[in-house]
Amino acid sequence: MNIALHPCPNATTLAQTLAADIAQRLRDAVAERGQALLAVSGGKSPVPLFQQLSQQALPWAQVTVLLVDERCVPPDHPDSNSALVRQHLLQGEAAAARWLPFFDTLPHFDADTDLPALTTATNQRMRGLPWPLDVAVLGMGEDGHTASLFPHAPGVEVALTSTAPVAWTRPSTAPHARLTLTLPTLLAARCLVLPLPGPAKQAVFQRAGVAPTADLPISLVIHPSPSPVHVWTAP
Ligand SMILES: O=C(O)[C@H](O)[C@@H](O)[C@H](O)[C@H](O)COP(=O)(O)O
Repeated sequence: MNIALHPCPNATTLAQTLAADIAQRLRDAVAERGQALLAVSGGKSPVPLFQQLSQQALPWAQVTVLLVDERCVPPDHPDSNSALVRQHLLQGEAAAARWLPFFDTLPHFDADTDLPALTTATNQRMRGLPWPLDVAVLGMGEDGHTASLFPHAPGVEVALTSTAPVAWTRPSTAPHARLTLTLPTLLAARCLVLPLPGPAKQAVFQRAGVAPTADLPISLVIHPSPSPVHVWTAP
């Protein structure tokens, strides 16, 4: 298991310290390569981090922000990760960032018929990016999913192996069909970050640390990752 632990005394300190760490990594990337690629997860946990990161002074105009995964809902839907990022991250200093959602609109979407075409269109949109990611901020659910790599979900086999940037999954344990960065795309990131607040998630993470298993997709990140996965914890 290739991890670097960053224990924090509380969730506020975690958000503040991690935001400063990510900001420095982005500054370094822009200094070295003239641009930076940041991918962030949705869900509830990242909001304090987004609010801290949005206040960081860095050359945001040279930073492209994209999602780790997206629910296949319109951008103004309450479950949209794009809406979450626009509301909490792309504010203040970070409003100057280059924002690249997986899609701009989603009229009349039917997952049964439209997922392959949406995936193809998103991959076309993502192909031109300066891969690999400089920083990917992962999340983890209590079922061990990360991104939208849900255990044994329809589509996850492709998402775990495809070298395309994005693939679809259709979890039965979470709402909406999703588009997700593929596991190879995530593993190629220069820096993987996993904020892990609270004992429940940390207990799941401990189980994932035993061995790589499709039952806990986060384990398929932390075991093979060529660089340490930075795990930030708070009680
Ligand atoms: O779109 C999503 O659902 C997220 O990207 C997802 O992978 C999230 O990171 C985990 O579900 C944890 O979510 P919480 O932070 O809300 O616990």
